[in-house]
Amino acid sequence: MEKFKVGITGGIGSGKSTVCRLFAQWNVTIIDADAISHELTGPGGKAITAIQSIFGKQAISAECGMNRAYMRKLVFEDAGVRHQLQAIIHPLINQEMAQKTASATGDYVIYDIPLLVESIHKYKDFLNVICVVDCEESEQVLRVQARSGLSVEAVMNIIRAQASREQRLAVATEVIFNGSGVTHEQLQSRAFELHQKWLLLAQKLSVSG
Ligand SMILES: Nc1ncnc2c1ncn2[C@@H]1O[C@H](COP(=O)(O)OP(=O)(O)OP(=O)(O)O)[C@@H](O)[C@H]1O
Repeated sequence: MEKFKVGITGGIGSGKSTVCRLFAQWNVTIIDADAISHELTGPGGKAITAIQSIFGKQAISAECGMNRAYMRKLVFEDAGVRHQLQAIIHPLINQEMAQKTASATGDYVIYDIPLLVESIHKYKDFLNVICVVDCEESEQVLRVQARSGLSVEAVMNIIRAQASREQRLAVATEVIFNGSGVTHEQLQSRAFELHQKWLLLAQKLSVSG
């Protein structure tokens, strides 16, 4: 039976993980794209053999995972390398996502995909809903600084490398505003409203499907 699929995205520090934790408490399965990617490229991960054969031994760390610092530099310097690496990892991510979706319990599934908008072509036909966790840049900077100690400039560089707030909002089916001044209770109540809506839509899909 086809599952109802919700993609949750947002910029760094916008509150995606916080929001996903709220849905998890209602027993919604959360599939974390970053965690899958880390597992695939971590020690013994399924992408490691291909990474070593294409990029050489230097691309592999002492722990037999991907040498992230080395690959980050390579990708930064050469867009071709980024495409090659994506060509290895993306099909594996899709495979893992499909497996996790098939074994998910509950009426619908949430995919936590930080870079959803950056690869929208890949996801737009797959997802029933694109939900954007929206936050002002100034608030993103404060939150990321508080947790990492990075400089304002360093955080802004990450923000600028991601899709803009406008680009995200342009493709959103639903928006969860989690900017300055939003309390945990307000966030919880907005998430619950969407949970009820998605349960209904998921049930409709299962009846029609
Ligand atoms: N409404 C809020 N008010 C204050 N702090 C918040 C709020 N929502 C989230 N935070 C805090 O902001 C930080 C970032 O939140 P979270 O980790 O959920 O974001 P994220 O979008 O998953 O970030 P990343 O993309 O970097 O993983 C956390 O320390 C979290 O506790």
